[in-house]
Amino acid sequence: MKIFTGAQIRELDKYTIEHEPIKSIDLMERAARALTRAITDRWGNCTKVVVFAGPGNNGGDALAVARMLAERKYSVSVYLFNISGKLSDDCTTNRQRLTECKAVKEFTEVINEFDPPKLESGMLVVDGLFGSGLNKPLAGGFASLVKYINQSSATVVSIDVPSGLMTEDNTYNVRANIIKANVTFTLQNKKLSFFFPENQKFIGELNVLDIGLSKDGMKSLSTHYSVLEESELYPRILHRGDYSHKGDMGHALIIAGSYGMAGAAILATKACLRSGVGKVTVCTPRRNNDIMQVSVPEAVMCIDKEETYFSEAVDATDFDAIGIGPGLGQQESSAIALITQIRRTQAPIVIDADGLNMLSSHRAWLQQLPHGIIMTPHPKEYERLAGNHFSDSYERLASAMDMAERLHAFIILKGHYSALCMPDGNIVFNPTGNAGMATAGSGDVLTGIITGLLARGYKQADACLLGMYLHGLSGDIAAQSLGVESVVASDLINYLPQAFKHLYGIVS
Ligand SMILES: NC(=O)C1=CN([C@@H]2O[C@H](COP(=O)(O)OP(=O)(O)OC[C@H]3O[C@@H](n4cnc5c(N)ncnc54)[C@H](O)[C@@H]3O)[C@@H](O)[C@H]2O)[C@H](O)CC1
Ligand SMILES: [K+]
Repeated sequence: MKIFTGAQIRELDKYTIEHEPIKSIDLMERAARALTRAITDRWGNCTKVVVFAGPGNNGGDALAVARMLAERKYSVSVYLFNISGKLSDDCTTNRQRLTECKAVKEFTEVINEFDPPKLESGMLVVDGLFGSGLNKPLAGGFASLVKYINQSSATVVSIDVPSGLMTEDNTYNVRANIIKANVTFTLQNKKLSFFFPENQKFIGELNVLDIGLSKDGMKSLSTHYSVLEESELYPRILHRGDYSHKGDMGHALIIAGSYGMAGAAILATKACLRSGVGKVTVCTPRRNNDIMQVSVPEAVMCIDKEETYFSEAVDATDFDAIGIGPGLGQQESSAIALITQIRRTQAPIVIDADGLNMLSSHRAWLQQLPHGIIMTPHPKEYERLAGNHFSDSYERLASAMDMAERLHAFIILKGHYSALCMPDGNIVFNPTGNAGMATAGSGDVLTGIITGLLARGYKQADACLLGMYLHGLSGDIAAQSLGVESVVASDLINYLPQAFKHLYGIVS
């Protein structure tokens, strides 16, 4: 599903108005009907409603919703903020319709002085101050109103976007002046800023309402951002031939685990084996040998000459993919072995965890990474890699997008919605996964899965998309059966077969 910017939403509106064709005011009426239905489905007409409408089309939506609620016998008080004396055309029309509607008993147009109504628990506030047209942080009277609403105990429903929140970049926004909604009914598509964890407290529960914007228009608009849909994966899935043998299914190399961190190597290797690959070799320090042999009997061992850390690059000629980094430690000699390994390897590479941390300590090496390399940092690892502190997720994502383009790399920024930044500048958010996956070792499993998929024959982009999706899906299935609190990384491996079965079951 595409994620449109504010400017693109306006283009899409225009396209729909021209091509459906539909008048702009009728499109607003359609949006208001969908919003009214969503509100009346949840709150009965004994709920007292206070509507705050701004001067633009978000305010127009709010005025139309107020009229429709009043017609359905809700008691509605409406405040329209017309401070600058300039309303959008459709907002003006809806002000007219509202004042002509006999069911509306309380309507105040605020021109300068504003005496705020009492907001109490059990009341519903409809926030229609600003939506996708917000162009600067809220200040002055609007900021005071937002604070007043936020400190009240009323339930707040935001139309399209919590007022004060930008649809994309909130790096320089004033967070105290953004509505904290209990529920956001967004129109047609999720906005980019909804994917960032620090904005969840403003959005509350998110619902997307279809307002019938032109499907052709949406198809023809190209976007940098999208959310992965399961159906996009179906055509990418590789099938196992009936006569395949392990030699056809790829040979993966996992370089992981220093002494004391054998678990990371075990998790990555097991996950790799469960991802359809024919054979997995693990390179790990001498002291991990016994525990690896016992824990993952299916793996072939390639023991480093050192007892406790990775010290020597492996001959990579026979491998179809390499995953390097989980629990690897950050010894300087491991860093030298890492860059040597990268230089010597022709096959696709996934770098994670300490692999990334060591690159961060030698940032000049980033220029030497082969095109198509996959890196899977969590936010802190990415900050070290970029050598920068970011004030919010948007800034971090913009930086990762830039790095992916510059290095021709695939960067998966891990998080609630992991984001794959591709070398062509596109960013895909993964919709699967849950808070239960915020647990040690979860990233090692992702590295194993993606390495396995690469060795199995998937191209980098497909391995990343399928890997992120399966990893999250496995976490969702695990959480369904175990509860989010108790999911551990091994569960992600144990439930991986069910995630595969789900996808393959649909495709075959
Ligand atoms: N396709 C759709 O999704 C549809 C959305 N609709 C609704 O329209 C709004 C967007 O409307 P727009 O008029 O473009 O913008 P806003 O109402 O958000 O506000 C614009 C208005 O506000 C002024 N302004 C901007 N920032 C500030 C600020 N910081 N302080 C004060 N004033 C500010 C600006 O100058 C304008 O006057 C969308 O969210 C939906 O709710 C349509 O109804 C149907 C199609
Ligand atoms: K709003």
